[in-house]
This record gives sequence, structure tokens and C-alpha cells, in this order.
Amino acid sequence: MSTIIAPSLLAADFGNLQRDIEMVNESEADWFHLDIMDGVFVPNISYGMPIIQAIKKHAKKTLDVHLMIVQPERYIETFAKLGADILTVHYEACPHLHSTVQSIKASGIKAGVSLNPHTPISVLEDIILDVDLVLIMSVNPGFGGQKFIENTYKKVGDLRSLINKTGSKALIEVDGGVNDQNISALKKAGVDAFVAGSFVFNHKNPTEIISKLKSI
Ligand SMILES: O=C(CO)[C@H](O)[C@H](O)COP(=O)(O)O
Repeated sequence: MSTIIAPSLLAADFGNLQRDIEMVNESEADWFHLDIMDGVFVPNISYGMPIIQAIKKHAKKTLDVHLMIVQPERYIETFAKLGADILTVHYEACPHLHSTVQSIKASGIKAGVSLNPHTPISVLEDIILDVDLVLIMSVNPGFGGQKFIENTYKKVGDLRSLINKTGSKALIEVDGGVNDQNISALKKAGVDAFVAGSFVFNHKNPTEIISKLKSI
């Protein structure tokens, strides 16, 4: 399977959102990554339903929605109706994670689980066969433009072993500080999908940088 590149619109220019969406549509990127932050689970607030609706209107690729919110189970139906194709919740925000994952799948979309940097892969042992995607945070969630945490390589290795051992079909996605210096080693460690925000949108030629990430 070829590398999946998911530009994070958190780093887009919101005054020119349609332009940035068209750029991703026309690029070699595979997914749109949407970061939803509530100011409670993470110390930042990003954007909500009207913006997602506007993105959906123009986006021609998979919507990969990452909920950094408390009690995400309250909004599963809402995000499914808004057009999410993949809905990822945080392990740390879900006391009834199995039930939340089942509800996401029952709404007809793919279910992802994300882990904060301090959370070990072992917490997924009893749910890995139920999830479509695991999103490993390679920065502390809340802000774009942070430095990549090196321990992520070990976590990706641990997750790849768990997936291989169990026969899970889950994809491995990494989010935070991804660039042309670390993507190759991450890919070798077993990552399938890469979220890239500031590295793409702060570049003078985002389309070109997406092609570069895709081809590494
Ligand atoms: O989830 C996020 C922050 O919580 C962002 O998606 C992530 O940080 C990507 O941004 P960048 O590539 O700029 O690090």
C-alpha cells in the first residue's frame, strides 16, 4: 500500500480556506485531516460544525476527523452526518472505548483510536481487532508546529508488532511534527498514514511538498 498523506487543515489559511482545500484536492494527498479541539481535552479550541460543513462542500477526498474533545460519544451521529469518513476518538477521553468504537461503526463510518504521547500501546490489546485505525500522537495534542517526539518510533514498532500478532487490519497513522526528515524512518517502522500540518501549509509550494512526502 502506498503512503497515505493527510494534510491537516489546522495549518491552512482560514481566510483562504477554499483555496487551500482546492490545493489539497488537486495534490497527491489522500485525505483531509480535520482537528477538532474543545479547549477542555486540549488547551486550544480549533473549529466546529459550520467549518466542517464548509470543508465538506468543497473537499473531494476522504475526511479524516480527529476529535480532541471530552465525551466524544455525544457527537458521533453529528460528525457522521457532516460527512466524516473516519472518526477518531482519544483513548484518554473514553471510559467506555469499546462502546464508543461500536457506535462509530454503527453510524456507517470507520473508527479510529488515538493515543497521547504518554499512553502505551498495550492499552489497545483488547480492542485492536475492533478498530480501523490507530492514531499515534507524536506531539502533545492541541497545537500545530511542535517538535516531533522521538519515542514515537518505539511506539510505532510496538503497535506494528501488536497488529501483526493479532491479525488486526488497523492502519497506523502518526500526527505531529511530521516532515521530510522523519517520514522515511516512520514508514520503515510501519506507519501507513501521515498527518502533516505546518510542514505542508507553511511551505512556499505545498503541492510540491505533498508530492515529496508521498514519494519518500
Ligand atoms: O493534531 C494536531 C495537533 O493536536 C495536528 O494535526 C498536528 O499537530 C499536525 O500539525 P503539525 O504537522 O504542524 O505538527
